[in-house]
Amino acid sequence: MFPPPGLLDVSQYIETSSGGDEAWLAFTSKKLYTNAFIVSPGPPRKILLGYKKRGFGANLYNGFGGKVEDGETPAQAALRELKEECGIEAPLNHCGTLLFVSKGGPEWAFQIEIYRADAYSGTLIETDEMRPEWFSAVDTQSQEVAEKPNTTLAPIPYDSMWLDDVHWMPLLLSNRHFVGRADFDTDASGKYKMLKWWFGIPST
Ligand SMILES: COc1nc(N)nc2c1ncn2[C@H]1C[C@H](O)[C@@H](COP(=O)(O)OP(=O)(O)OP(=O)(O)O)O1
Repeated sequence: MFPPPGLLDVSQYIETSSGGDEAWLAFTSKKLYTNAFIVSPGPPRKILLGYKKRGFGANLYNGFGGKVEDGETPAQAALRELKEECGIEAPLNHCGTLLFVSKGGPEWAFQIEIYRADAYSGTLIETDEMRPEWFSAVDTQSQEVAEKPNTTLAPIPYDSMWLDDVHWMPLLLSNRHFVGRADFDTDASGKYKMLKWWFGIPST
């Protein structure tokens, strides 16, 4: 499948997954958001997710993030949201850009800048918006599993995450830079389904 419109420089990326038969949805503009993840090298290697308690994406696990406010860079917004939503600071590095468009939703697209850090400082807290929780990020093929197979941490709860996450989370965990787009529709009960998607990593 050809890379999707709306993302910069996708010609320099190679596809890692794609699907859906429909045409890409049109959108008028983009709104910038952030999403930040802590991946602690361990052992056991683990990833910090937040259970969203209210608002958009409520009852799903996600990274910590939100809207980029006027006058902020995405990097500044990512640090602010991480502190606001779970009380910590971290040396975040940019690792991906995602675009989401929703049929029957807003005319604009979500552009989400994804950040990752291997360490953090401060004390994790539950807030009105997010309940932080660690999940296992152990690569099942790794030496760590051969040496010490047991971890009490649950696996990443993809069944309780946005449908796109399973396509790019492995790229984030393997420290690859990535871009991607997913177009969504909702059924009569308001449940989201992915109409079309494309994810990729740099070709060099
Ligand atoms: C549709 O697919 C999505 N997948 C993933 N993984 N994450 C998504 C998707 N759509 C939106 N998001 C992310 C982007 C942000 O990190 C949050 C939404 O931010 P929120 O609405 O909570 O923004 P705030 O600025 O915190 O809003 P309020 O302060 O007004 O609550 O979800």
